[in-house]
Amino acid sequence: MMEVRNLTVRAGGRSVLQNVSARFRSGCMNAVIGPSGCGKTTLVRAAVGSGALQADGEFWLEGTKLTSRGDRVGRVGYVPQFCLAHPDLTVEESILYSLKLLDMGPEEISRRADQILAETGLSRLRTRFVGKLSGGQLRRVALALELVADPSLLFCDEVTAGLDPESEDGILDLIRTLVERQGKTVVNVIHNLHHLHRFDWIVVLDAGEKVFEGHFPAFQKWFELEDPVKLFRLLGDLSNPRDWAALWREKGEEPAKSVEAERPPSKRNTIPASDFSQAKTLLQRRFRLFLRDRGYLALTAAITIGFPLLVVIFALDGIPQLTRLSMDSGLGTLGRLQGEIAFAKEAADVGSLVSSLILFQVVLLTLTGSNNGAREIAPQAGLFFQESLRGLRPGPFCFEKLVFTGGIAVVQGIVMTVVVKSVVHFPGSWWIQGITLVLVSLALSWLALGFSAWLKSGEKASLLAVYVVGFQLPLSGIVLTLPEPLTDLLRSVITTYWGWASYLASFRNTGLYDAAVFVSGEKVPPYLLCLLVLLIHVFSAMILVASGVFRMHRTR
Ligand SMILES: Nc1ncnc2c1ncn2[C@@H]1O[C@H](COP(=O)(O)OP(=O)(O)OP(=O)(O)O)[C@@H](O)[C@H]1O
Repeated sequence: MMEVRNLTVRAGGRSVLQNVSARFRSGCMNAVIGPSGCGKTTLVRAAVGSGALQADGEFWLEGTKLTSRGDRVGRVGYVPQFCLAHPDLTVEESILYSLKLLDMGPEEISRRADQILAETGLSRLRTRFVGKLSGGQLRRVALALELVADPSLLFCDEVTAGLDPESEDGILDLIRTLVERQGKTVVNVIHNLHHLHRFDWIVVLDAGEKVFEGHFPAFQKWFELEDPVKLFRLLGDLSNPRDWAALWREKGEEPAKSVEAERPPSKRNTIPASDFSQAKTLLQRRFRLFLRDRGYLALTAAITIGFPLLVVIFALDGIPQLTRLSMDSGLGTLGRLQGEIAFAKEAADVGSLVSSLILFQVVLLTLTGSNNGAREIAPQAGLFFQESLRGLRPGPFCFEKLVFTGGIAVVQGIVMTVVVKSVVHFPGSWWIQGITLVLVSLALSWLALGFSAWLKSGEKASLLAVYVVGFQLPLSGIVLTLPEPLTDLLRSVITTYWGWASYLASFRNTGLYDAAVFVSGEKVPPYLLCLLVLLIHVFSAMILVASGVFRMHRTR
């Protein structure tokens, strides 16, 4: 039996559930019903251990108290209203990747996948992409994914909502089969009361309080209703207002206590795979999804190749060399003056071109970097929550995101270095310039990834990343002079400045360096210092990502 004791939940400054206690029967189909906004979803989310709620109360499963999300892993599953599986995976791939997050050998994985597909009626659809399935088929996939960890208790939040009557019937039949053949306990939030008679146990909520708990016949008797569909009208009947919660506390609670004999404590039937194995599976899945998403793949390829080409069109013949390095002393004072002016003009032109080209490639890399990370974590928060109930740990999830976005950032940094240096012929070390651009790309990719881990939506993270990139250029102080007291303070956090300075410092002691410094009027720090600061930016962004992912794990 799953038991909720004295649950009070506060959200948005008010009480959403007040002192609710309810028992859900083992090996049965349980229903949670009530008018819209009465707190059904909140009850389910609290029961599955969501950290997003300010919940006060106790949860007991087969005589064991559940105190954390970890206690629920592999024992409690959660099927949300909408299937969160990746649309670009096939049904079979979705199940296989989920199974690979558990500690199982390849033969067992394959056997379990076949079994789950058969049980959920998905065998014929195994090669179909999830994104191409109907509503009813998607609910089956959502249920199938929850069967992967073989939990004894499944919470389903309106899994039949929005389905046609036939599909709704099919899903309820499937749940009944899981209950009868596998002994699962299923708790269903439902809206359509036409099907209420099919449930073994019913809990009714109204305005955050429990107003009934029992069998269907007891339900009909308690509310004096032949037709359960009239329940919501009865609860909201202002012409005859009744305090159903007080009535239940007074007269109804006793009979509900005689439910069933306790079962032995439920145990986990599956064990999560090691961190390494989970990280490997997630990365394989991520790269497969990357290759399948043609639009994203084309965009990434286009900016990886296109942006360096954009830089080099400003210096297709390489950078012009400074020609008037010496003045002819035979020209006299006026001639020398004219020579100096001509040299200054040429140095200004060349220096400005060098400084701008370096700045341009750095800025473009900050832009591509922000594009890599901003939508990577926030949109997957729901799926991550579900998978964490099946045993996925935050460490491997964080590692997958860092490696995937980091991999793209490194490739983009290298392509920029190779294309620009080959065409423009910047002097100086390939290594220093390559490392500089890779670090710039990594820092912004992971910063945007960090935003995505901390913010609630990919759009918000993307917007913030765009602002951060947009402010990089003016706050670098390279193009516009910053007020003196702010210069060092602001620059310390501006990746663009350190990328520009490191690249420029890599060819110190050359005429081009002198010309660029002459134009910018900057004292350029040594490249080792610049690389060190860039490394600090990269590690800080990494910490932002890790702290965001672990926080998301605690608070979802
Ligand atoms: N994070 C939140 N902040 C503020 N209010 C919230 C939050 N979550 C839920 N609520 C409020 O709590 C109440 C219960 O919400 P809940 O989603 O549990 O209701 P429900 O019974 O599942 O409704 P429905 O049947 O419409 O899905 C609603 O009034 C809702 O606005």
